Amino acid sequence: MGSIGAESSPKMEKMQMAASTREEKILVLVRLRPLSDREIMGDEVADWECINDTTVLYRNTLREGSTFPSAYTFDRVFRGDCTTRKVYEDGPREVALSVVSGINASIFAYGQTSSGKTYTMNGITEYTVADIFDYINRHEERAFVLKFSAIEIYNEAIRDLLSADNTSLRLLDDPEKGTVVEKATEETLRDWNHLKELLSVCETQRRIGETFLNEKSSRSHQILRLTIESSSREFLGKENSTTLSATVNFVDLAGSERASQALSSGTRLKEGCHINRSLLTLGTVIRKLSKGRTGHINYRDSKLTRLLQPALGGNARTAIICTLSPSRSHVEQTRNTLLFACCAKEVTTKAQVNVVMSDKALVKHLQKELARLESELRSPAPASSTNDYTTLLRKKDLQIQKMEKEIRELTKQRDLAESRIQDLLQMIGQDQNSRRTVSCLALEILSIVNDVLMVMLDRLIYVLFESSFLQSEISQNPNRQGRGRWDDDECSVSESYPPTYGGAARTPYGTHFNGESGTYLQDSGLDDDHSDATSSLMPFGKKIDGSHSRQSLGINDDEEDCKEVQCIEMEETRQNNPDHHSPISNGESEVHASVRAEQELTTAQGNGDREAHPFQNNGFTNDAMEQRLHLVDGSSSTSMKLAMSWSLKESPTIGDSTPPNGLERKYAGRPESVRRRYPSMMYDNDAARLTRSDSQSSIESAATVETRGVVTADEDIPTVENFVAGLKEMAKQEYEKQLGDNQILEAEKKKSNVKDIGLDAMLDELTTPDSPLKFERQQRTIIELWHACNVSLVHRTYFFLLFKGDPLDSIYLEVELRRLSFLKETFSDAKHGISGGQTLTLASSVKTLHRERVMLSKLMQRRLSGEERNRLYQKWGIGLNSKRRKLQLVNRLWGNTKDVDHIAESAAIVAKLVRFAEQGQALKEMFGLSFTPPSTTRMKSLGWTYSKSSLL
Ligand SMILES: Nc1ncnc2c1ncn2[C@@H]1O[C@H](COP(=O)(O)OP(=O)(O)OP(=O)(O)O)[C@@H](O)[C@H]1O
Repeated sequence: MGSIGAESSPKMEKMQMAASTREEKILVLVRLRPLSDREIMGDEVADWECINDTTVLYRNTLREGSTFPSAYTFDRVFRGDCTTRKVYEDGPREVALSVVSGINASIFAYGQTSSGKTYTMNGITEYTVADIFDYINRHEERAFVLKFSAIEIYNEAIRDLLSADNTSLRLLDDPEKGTVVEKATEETLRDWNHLKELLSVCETQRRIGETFLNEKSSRSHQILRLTIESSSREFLGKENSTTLSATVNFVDLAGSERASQALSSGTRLKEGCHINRSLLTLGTVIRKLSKGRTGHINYRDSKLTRLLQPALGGNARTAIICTLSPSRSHVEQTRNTLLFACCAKEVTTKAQVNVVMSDKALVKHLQKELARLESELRSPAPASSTNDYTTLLRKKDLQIQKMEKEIRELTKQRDLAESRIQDLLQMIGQDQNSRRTVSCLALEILSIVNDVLMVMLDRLIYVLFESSFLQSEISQNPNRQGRGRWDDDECSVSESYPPTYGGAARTPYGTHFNGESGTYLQDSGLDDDHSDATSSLMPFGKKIDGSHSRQSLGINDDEEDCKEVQCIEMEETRQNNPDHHSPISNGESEVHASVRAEQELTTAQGNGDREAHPFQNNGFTNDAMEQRLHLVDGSSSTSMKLAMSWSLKESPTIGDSTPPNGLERKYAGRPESVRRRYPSMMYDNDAARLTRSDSQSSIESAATVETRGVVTADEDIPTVENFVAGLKEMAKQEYEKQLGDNQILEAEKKKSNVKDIGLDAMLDELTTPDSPLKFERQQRTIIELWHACNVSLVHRTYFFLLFKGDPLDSIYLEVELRRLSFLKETFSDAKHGISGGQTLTLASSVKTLHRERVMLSKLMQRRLSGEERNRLYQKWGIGLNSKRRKLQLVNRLWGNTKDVDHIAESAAIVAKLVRFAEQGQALKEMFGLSFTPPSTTRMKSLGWTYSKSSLL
């Protein structure tokens, strides 16, 4: 809602702005009354006490046992000797007076019969109205109109308290005002005295009856409503005059009562039943609202809740005063009231400033709106879909921030563990046995860290994919309307995101989650190779009919684009290699190589291959969100360090020349912190052409980028790489130390002829000559366990390809074996494993694996040519015309654990899909836990040996 603009006083305007979108919890106050004379005479005991301003305590816990809490905390509690003025001022005053700023307010009194509701509400109403009149007197620049109405709900019938007529009034649903009482008298107040008169009329009219518990028990719910309209005198009658209009409700509910205690019968009993029933509905509504606004809220089950709907969960600020009797005999009712109060604490309302326009202003406003809609019809403007995407993108950013927090937390824990190990190592000095024990411990930690790392990486990659896709959507298609299918002459993009489609919940990777069966289903009924066009989702499934030029998609082929990117290596590359389209030379930077690989790929696709990359259409590089990992030779550091640099043209916001599309005004982009902290993952580029010797140039390039401080990962922010760096370093040092001590150890072992388990086995692996048989045995076991534990195919692939039998790999195999054995044991015991802060069950692992398979099947569309795919279908016995061929193929990967050739081929296919090629060493480092210093020989021995052609 707007403000009243020029016509309002600055102070007023400020109030409106501050409250214009106020979303807040209901203010819940508790008032304990003193024991009444009757109670004192009847030897009643006060069991309840306010121990401070916010807590009320039940003192007689012995009687109650321990089943109920004894202390209850609220926004404010008031002891028995508190005056109503104090209750008003410290309690609902602020909420009630919002009404003068155009904000609806409601003040309720809720509690059992005779607990002091009427006593409290009478005072609150009077003080509020006095303050309102005071406000009016102090704001002569505004003209105020006050209207008053009063009704009661007696035995579920509505009566006008300002009329002598006893007829029951009807409730009507007004599209603008909500539920209204038909024909209720509304008096325009002349002054304070006039209101007092009306209040006394109400008092006389209201149904009061005597019960055992209260001489003057209110037998109805009373709602007094004061409506305040105000306009600036200066603008009165003018075209642009607007009016603030809001109501404040004073609700004095009838009290819940037990027939046995109230000793009611006949009419009183009937009244009591109605009262209890409507209070029950109110309680149910409050309880449901307290759990969030999901599902059906039964407002319509009683007239009371229908009328109070805005106050309970809508456009109003609300305060509830729960009144309590302290007496022991009412403990049960008091507890019920407190339970109601506890639920009410959780309910949120969303108050807005209510501005009413003059007829002229309204006409003018409508004319403007009409003109805007007409112009939108002529040229569709960025609309709902953009907003949808923007909202989703923000959600993703929040998710990223949450993950960032998790990583921070994990890092803290890691640091703690690390420092404990360091302390321990210092404490035990040179004692070999103890050092070995500590090393074993470190190894255990490393295996856990490895696990956590992989989970975090997976999650991060997924979210970045999603996030990047959304960003590309927003940048590229600001004019796109709605969701789902969208066609035009140049492109046909069919995708569906956000994930609501066909009545079933969609997962981000193109599966449907069937809520009933709890299973994920691939979109069906479509030819596999075409299914992406209609059913697939971001990030992999979007299909663009690529007959358009790259320019039309916002991509500038011009190499000049690259210079905009603040990567120094590009300049070097130009100097070394002026022909940007020539094949990659050894001297060419990896960054440049990858960019050009992208360009070549894109050009090829533009020339015939109609499968285009989802990110190509927005000025991003391929896989713009992917991260490039370089090995940086830290000369000052003894350890290998992973650094990240941004992909070229990673985002339009990072130094590229993509012209603004207007959307920037609507969404300023992702927070800088997020963009910088999570650079793109780069499992990309046709890196089969990159040789190991290229590493050096990439090392230099990345180092240069880092030195210039252009676009590197934020040092302060823990990344997954940093996450393991500390442990890695520690483990390395320990290993070096042990290598030094190793000869002594060997001699000792020979002497004692005793074989320790654990670390000795590890050291054997490190120090004895390579044992191919043992390696193969371990590898076979690991493959079986991967299968049994539904381990990620990408993980299997990395592991399989990175660790090929080098003696130093055996540490890894040990760690993986332990991890998997633990996992399998956990699954078979039907226990829950904790992995990366997530609970892991056999069922969840199956689901995750399925999701990954779907993701890989989507990647097949982009990473393999049609010809390559067909060759694979034939080789793997999949009918060329069968449905969901890609998924069929992916489902067969890693299936035959006994057949080494099958495993190798599966790994090669997955590697191709995830573009493993240039990551060999980097990923090995990400597995994180190299115990050895880097050496050229090791790099060679562990490097990626598949060539592009050998993959398929
Ligand atoms: N805080 C208080 N201090 C002193 N007396 C109080 C207080 N609260 C209530 N009383 C007295 O207790 C009696 C019952 O109060 P009241 O009628 O307001 O209760 P009620 O909750 O409205 O009951 P019902 O639901 O039956 O209408 C009255 O005599 C009132 O004066």
